[in-house]
Amino acid sequence: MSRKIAGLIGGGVIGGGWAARFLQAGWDVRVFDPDPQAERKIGEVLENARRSAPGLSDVALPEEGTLSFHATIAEAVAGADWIQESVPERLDLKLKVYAEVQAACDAGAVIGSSTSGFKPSELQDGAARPGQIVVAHPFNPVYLLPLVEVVGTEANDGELIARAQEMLRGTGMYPLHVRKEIDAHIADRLLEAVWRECLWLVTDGIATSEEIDDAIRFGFGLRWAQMGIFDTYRIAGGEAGMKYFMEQFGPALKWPWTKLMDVPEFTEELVELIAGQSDAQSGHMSIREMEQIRDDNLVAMIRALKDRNWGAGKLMNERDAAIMASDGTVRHAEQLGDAPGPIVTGRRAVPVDWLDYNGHMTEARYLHAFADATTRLMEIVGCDQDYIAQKGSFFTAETHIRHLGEALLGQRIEIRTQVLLGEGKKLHLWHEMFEGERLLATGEHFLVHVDMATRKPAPFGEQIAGHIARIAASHAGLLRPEGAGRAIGAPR
Ligand SMILES: NC(=O)C1=CN([C@@H]2O[C@H](COP(=O)(O)OP(=O)(O)OC[C@H]3O[C@@H](n4cnc5c(N)ncnc54)[C@H](O)[C@@H]3O)[C@@H](O)[C@H]2O)C=CC1
Ligand SMILES: C[N+](C)(C)CC(=O)CC(=O)[O-]
Repeated sequence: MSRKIAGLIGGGVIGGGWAARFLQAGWDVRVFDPDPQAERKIGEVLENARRSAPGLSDVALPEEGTLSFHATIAEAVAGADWIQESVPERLDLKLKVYAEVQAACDAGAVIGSSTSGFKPSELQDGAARPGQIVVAHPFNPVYLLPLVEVVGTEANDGELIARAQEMLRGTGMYPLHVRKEIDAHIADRLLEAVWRECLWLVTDGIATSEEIDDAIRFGFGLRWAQMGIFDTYRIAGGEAGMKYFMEQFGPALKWPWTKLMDVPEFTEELVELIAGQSDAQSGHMSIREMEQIRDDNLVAMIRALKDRNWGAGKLMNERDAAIMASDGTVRHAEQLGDAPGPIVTGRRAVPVDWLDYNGHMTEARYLHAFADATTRLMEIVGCDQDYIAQKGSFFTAETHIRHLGEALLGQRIEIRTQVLLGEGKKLHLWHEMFEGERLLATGEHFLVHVDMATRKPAPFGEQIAGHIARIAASHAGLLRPEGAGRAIGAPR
């Protein structure tokens, strides 16, 4: 299958993030950026993305696409499915870029602009094909944060907006369609309002940059990340709900709490004051170190939301399910050939929250990965949610894990499973964990089939017995794995 192509115009902070987003979704990416440092800068963004973004998935992401750099806009956009403009925030420059892009790109391609503030009608003004241009405003880091605001005008037909959203969804993003164009869209309106008030708090000597950051990160920032503002305030109204909340706190809007409509004068003194406070707050870290802290925290937070199947975490779970449906791994025993060898029961990258103080995958996560592989094998033989609800399930009685090699952050691991015994009510599994062909660990697990009504051992149900027997018979012809049945030796 041919890969989709993204043509990126501008490869700075945001263009680099888009490059990583598209590449990691399996797209080929072609970049035009006149900056001779662009290749190095994008390389650094990609390095960050490679260590963090795969950790958002509990399945393996598609193979990365190919990145290439081009000397002209025409070369970068020819044949592209999506063109993303991320040049500096100057309207004249953006309009000049669109003229060159449209002279060379396919008429059916989507042209997205990363603009933080311009309205799509301003971007479409004077264009050869205005209906091809939309705002696709992402958030930094583009390779981790799913939100992208999609804004169009009447010049864009509904099909184009729908297709744009579909393609963005395919890269793991959450396209929010802003139905009515407005300067700075939805999210930047909010961010700018908060930013203005922060500037006032510093200008007026009320708080330092660090104190303001503390007020956000120890409090409402955590609430916003998982529930936004309206649901948060609905809860704050207590049982009486949103109406009561508004009646109670509405009048405060008239009190002189905020100066949201004015901006403090941007004097050299204010810039120096804030830059100085920011240096005192975080000058001991490089931007690269800060990016890694930010990325690791974001991955850990989104992964926590995955466990809760909520918000950004729910989106990532849906993406995992879509990838798994088409990643070529076996989902059901009927897909196995007549004489199946070891079965691939897991593919994923090592996420940041699986590391320990030694900087490698911590021992508990080996069991986590093997337990996921066992669950996958159970699904393959037909012990799925329906079977568990109506019939039985497996309980693990004994486990023996050997740690043979280190697994590091972002490395892709694969688990292959051999059935050593599968009869009556006994299932004896042998999992091997690889990075490439390097054996990292083995997991030997003895499971007992249980009747879920009595919670006592019971023979396999008919639905699964045949599949287990067929796999076990085929696997009996494989070599018995070195290490199977081993116990920890006596100390010398
Ligand atoms: N930095 C941020 O937090 C965010 C920025 N944006 C938007 O993304 C766009 C780009 O911003 P940044 O990446 O932050 O800026 P940046 O300054 O990091 O990158 C801009 C890149 O465009 C290149 N460039 C300049 N003229 C060009 C041309 N004629 N053709 C191709 N490339 C050209 C520059 O060499 C540079 O690499 C802006 O519209 C901005 O509003 C959107 C979301 C967040
Ligand atoms: C500062 N900014 C207006 C360019 C920010 C954005 O557009 C979005 C973001 O990532 O915060």
